[in-house]
Amino acid sequence: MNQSPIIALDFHSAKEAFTFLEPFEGKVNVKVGMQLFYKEGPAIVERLKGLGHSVFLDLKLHDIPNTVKLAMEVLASHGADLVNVHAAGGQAMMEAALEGLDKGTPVGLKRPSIIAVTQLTSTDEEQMRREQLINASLEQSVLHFAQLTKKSGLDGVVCSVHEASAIAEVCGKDFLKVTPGIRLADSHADDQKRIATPNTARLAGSTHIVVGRAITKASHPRIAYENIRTEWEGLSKDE
Ligand SMILES: O=c1ccn([C@@H]2O[C@H](COP(=O)(O)O)[C@@H](O)[C@H]2O)c(=O)[nH]1
Repeated sequence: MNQSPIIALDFHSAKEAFTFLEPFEGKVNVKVGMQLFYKEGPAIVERLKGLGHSVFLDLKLHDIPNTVKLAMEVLASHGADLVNVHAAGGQAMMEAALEGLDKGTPVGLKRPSIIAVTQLTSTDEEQMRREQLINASLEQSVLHFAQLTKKSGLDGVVCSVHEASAIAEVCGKDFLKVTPGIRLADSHADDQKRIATPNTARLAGSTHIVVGRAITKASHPRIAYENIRTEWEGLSKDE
């Protein structure tokens, strides 16, 4: 998957998603989450791939190792470029996910990249301490999960922009740091707690940004996408 912004297709149906994509010229990076996948099934991934788009299948698997391995074996056959699990599932689960992906990837095709969610971008430190009983800072928790993910052999993590540079220091520049919670300056955080602008993401060393509502709910989504892409690529006039 190239480094263009990944658009979160959080829509009710394939019809809505494809109508939304109509004004976008050429191939884009898209994310299919639970809502669209549960409604449309694997066909949505196959259709998007058929149109040449790159697909991040964001199902965040989190179960016992054997179940995740068998599920990944099936997911590998749908052609997504990137899939994910929750790092909190543990090392054995992440290793099993990788094993399932390797086994399920059709011969001659590249195995999808696989990343693990560290702490959701909708979580802040106070909530993490209170609800997960983690007696550490949020950054320490994210770094711990990032190192566990790397040790398990995965390709990278989902984290917020705020932890990206620390992860680069311990896990390397090439370890994927896929960062949702992207907002333009002065825009609404919605349910997200750890947000940042595309510009901050680039400076912090995010390898990819995931953008949903800032594009999908914009009055001109294509223009919003281009503005975000320009800022992310460091081409904005105000720098
Ligand atoms: O920690 C995480 C993991 C995944 N997401 C997903 O990214 C998008 C963000 O949407 P916005 O509208 O830009 O807030 C959404 O699909 C989430 O499921 C995340 O936000 N944080």
